[in-house]
Amino acid sequence: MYKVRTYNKIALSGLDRFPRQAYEVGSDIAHPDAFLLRSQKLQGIEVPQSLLAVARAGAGVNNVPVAEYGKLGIVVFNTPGANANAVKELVMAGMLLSSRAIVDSMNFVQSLGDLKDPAEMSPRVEKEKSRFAGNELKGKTLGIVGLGAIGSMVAEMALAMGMKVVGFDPVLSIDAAWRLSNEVSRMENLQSLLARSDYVSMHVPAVDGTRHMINNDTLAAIKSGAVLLNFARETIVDSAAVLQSLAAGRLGKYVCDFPEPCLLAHPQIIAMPHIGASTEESEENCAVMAANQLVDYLENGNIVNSVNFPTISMERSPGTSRIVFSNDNVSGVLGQVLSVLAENKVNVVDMMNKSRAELAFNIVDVETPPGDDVARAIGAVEHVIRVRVI
Ligand SMILES: NC(=O)C1=CN([C@@H]2O[C@H](COP(=O)(O)OP(=O)(O)OC[C@H]3O[C@@H](n4cnc5c(N)ncnc54)[C@H](O)[C@@H]3O)[C@@H](O)[C@H]2O)C=CC1
Ligand SMILES: O=C(O)CCC(=O)C(=O)O
Repeated sequence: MYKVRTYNKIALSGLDRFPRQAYEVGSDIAHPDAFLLRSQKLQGIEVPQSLLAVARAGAGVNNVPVAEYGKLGIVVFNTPGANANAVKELVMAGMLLSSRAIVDSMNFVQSLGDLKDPAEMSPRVEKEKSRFAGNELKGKTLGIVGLGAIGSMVAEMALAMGMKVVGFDPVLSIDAAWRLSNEVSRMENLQSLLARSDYVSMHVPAVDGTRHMINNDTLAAIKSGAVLLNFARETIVDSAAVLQSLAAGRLGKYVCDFPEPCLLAHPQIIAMPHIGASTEESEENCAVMAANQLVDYLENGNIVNSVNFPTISMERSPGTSRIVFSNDNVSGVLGQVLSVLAENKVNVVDMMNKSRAELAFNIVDVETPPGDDVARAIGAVEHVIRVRVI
């Protein structure tokens, strides 16, 4: 039986991917082979000896100690793009909420509930509606910082709304570049993007290099009256700098789904709970993708969409047994493991070896099931981190 410990609310369609006869799944599972989670912070949570993999049903992995887990041979997955559409749609809502006085005007209408004469409603509304006039998005410039799964979708949506789009992403992957509309103008640096954008939307991961990317210095370059949207992470924006820029009349509005006490009850701040990915569709997409990736890893050793190990996937050769092992990415390890197999007269049918930064992963299909002694001998090879026979 494989054991999967869940954290957070995981969509049932994802949990259904674990066949009941082969998996125990629940929030109180002891000795888990895998964790399946959303925003649960794993820093500070004891790592069970049994843990082989972690699947983050979502994009951001700042809640997982990715490098530390890699050193222990624990494969960390995420679900790239699976919730991007949900975030894109909330960004659009954020832009509309900031450009039209939707919330204030709704509150005004609600305040008319105790009018004595129903006939007074229409003239009152017509008289006072001018207080709630706004601006259109069409023709305005949106600056997108981070042009990955979400950023590229936000760009497409903004172009469809008649906006001009500029983007900044100095580490854009080739795949992401292919996805991007050629109508997005590339900015050489963040300052240039901030200087020309009426709306700025942040879509970068929370890593050391993006911490307080929006700060006093960068906000000094922002176009006067611009709206800043942060549906990425709290750490990317220095809230104190935002408050100062709003007070100075430079930044026009701040919209985010990362509320902090200092951001509440401010007329130019729209703060929501962390609901960027909270749609039925996105929760299902993420849960199904995360669960499929876990099953394929636990049962076949295949790794797709990991953030610490290389992508590696090999069809099973019929009638064979499979050995999978991770190791430090140094020379000679695979050779020594193959020597162990040769010494034990275990014949290799097919194999694959991939590396990524300091880590490597190997899949070896062998003719006869290797005994525990063979697995132990492989585990004893210097720089081998973890071995499984599946
Ligand atoms: N509010 C919410 O509920 C959600 C928030 N997120 C957040 O959004 C982030 C982005 O998500 P995706 O677009 O799916 O990820 P992604 O990995 O597809 O895109 C991130 C992009 O940021 C770029 N980037 C990295 N460092 C940069 C820098 N210093 N300057 C400019 N660009 C940089 C990368 O090259 C990449 O193209 C996630 O890491 C997560 O923190 C994601 C999903 C839901
Ligand atoms: O699971 C969630 O609701 C959070 C999604 C998120 O922030 C992410 O995918 O990075």
